[in-house]
Amino acid sequence: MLDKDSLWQKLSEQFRSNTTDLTYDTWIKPVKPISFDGSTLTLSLPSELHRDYWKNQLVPNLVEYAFVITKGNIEPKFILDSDVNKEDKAKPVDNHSADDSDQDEFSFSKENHLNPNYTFDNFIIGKGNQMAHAAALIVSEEPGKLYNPLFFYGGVGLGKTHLMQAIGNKRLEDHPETNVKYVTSEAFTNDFINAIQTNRTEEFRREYRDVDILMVDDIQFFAQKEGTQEEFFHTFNDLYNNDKQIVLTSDRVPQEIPKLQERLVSRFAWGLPVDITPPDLETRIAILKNKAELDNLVIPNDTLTYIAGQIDSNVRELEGALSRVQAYSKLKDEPITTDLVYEALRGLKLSKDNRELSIVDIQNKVANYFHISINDLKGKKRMKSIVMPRQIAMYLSREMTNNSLPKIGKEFGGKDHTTVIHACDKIAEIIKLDSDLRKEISDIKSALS
Ligand SMILES: Nc1ncnc2c1ncn2[C@@H]1O[C@H](COP(=O)(O)OP(=O)(O)OP(=O)(O)O)[C@@H](O)[C@H]1O
Repeated sequence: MLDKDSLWQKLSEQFRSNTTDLTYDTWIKPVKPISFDGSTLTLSLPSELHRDYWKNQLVPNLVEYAFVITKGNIEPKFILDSDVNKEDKAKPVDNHSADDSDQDEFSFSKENHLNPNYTFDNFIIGKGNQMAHAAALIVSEEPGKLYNPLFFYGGVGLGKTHLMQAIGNKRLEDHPETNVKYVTSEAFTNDFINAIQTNRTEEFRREYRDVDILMVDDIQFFAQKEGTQEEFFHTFNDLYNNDKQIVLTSDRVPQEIPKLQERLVSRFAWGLPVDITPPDLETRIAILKNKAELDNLVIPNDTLTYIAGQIDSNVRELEGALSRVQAYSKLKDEPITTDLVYEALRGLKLSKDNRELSIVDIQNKVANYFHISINDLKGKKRMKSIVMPRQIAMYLSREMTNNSLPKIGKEFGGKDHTTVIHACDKIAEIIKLDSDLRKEISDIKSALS
């Protein structure tokens, strides 16, 4: 069977001889083959624009060329470059794959898994990450001393992994003899399970404890994994007691990770828990500028400001928007201007705006607004501070979505449709008289729309 690279090379040659240079350079050249299992070929593309174009225009050609090359039906699957790193993180570690020549090793042990692009040099410092950045720098200079463990937490795509790996990359640059290990919590879990299944727990322990810096990404995935938590507890203690540095990331503070053992929660707070918050406008502009320079893109300042104003959620999306603009400019063979960006991002914004509001969106917004948990919002508690938000959420679900009463009841922990009617009637009555509640509901509605 052809491997992914040889198959992709042959397919690219076909595309090259059957399409224009512009099409080839814009749509085919940036594609990377990720895997091929004999029937599905997974390709990574730089932007959603590329993915749309491939799906709408190029798939029939690809299937046809692949049939000629392999004599079989090949189905393409597309993922985005920005997701590849994440997929790598999430992929279970298979220590015994057929073509793995070194079957006795943990795959983990073969390399440190650091992405060389995640450095301090290309990390832009802003208000939301300056404390995390400063702590990371100190730890890279003196691991195991001041902040142990160093714990980054914050929302998706805000640079936790980048900063964590920058510590490892800097340390290796300054002190190549350092034994640095980066691993996702899933990979740790998978290695541990493999070790148990193959009676190699001693080897596993050596692998994880004989390091100078251990970094575990996304430890919220330890939630509910009792055995892994137990093992990690001992790994942590061993490293900590030997003054080895531990760096951890999570999407929330340790106390909020569900079913995380109390003794781990308290240990994670021993060092420095530091949050990373979304970048402000200036930081977003600086990030875009830096990225544009790295990609040799010429973009006027006001255009950069316009892009940064459009995407305010996370840096990964900001980078995605820039790739989309880049592809669009190539496709149209026009320089990047604010007008072109407007065109390029219009689809992106439209798709967001057009997405149908769901009951879950409403539940999240209402729970947040009233500072109660989703479980309480959907549960059976009868306190006024919970019943009122619950009824408001039902009322809004009825008003702002097309869901039926039984469906709304079901989404609220399986309640009867008469409960939903009662809630809607009650809120409709109260807002006639209560201007505060009217204002609250109107605030929630505008946040949702
Ligand atoms: N301050 C920054 N300067 C430059 N690039 C950044 C910055 N913050 C994030 N990035 C880039 O944004 C992308 C997403 O960052 P990263 O993967 O580190 O986020 P994360 O917080 O670990 O997200 P997740 O929780 O989803 O794993 C990466 O390409 C990273 O290089």
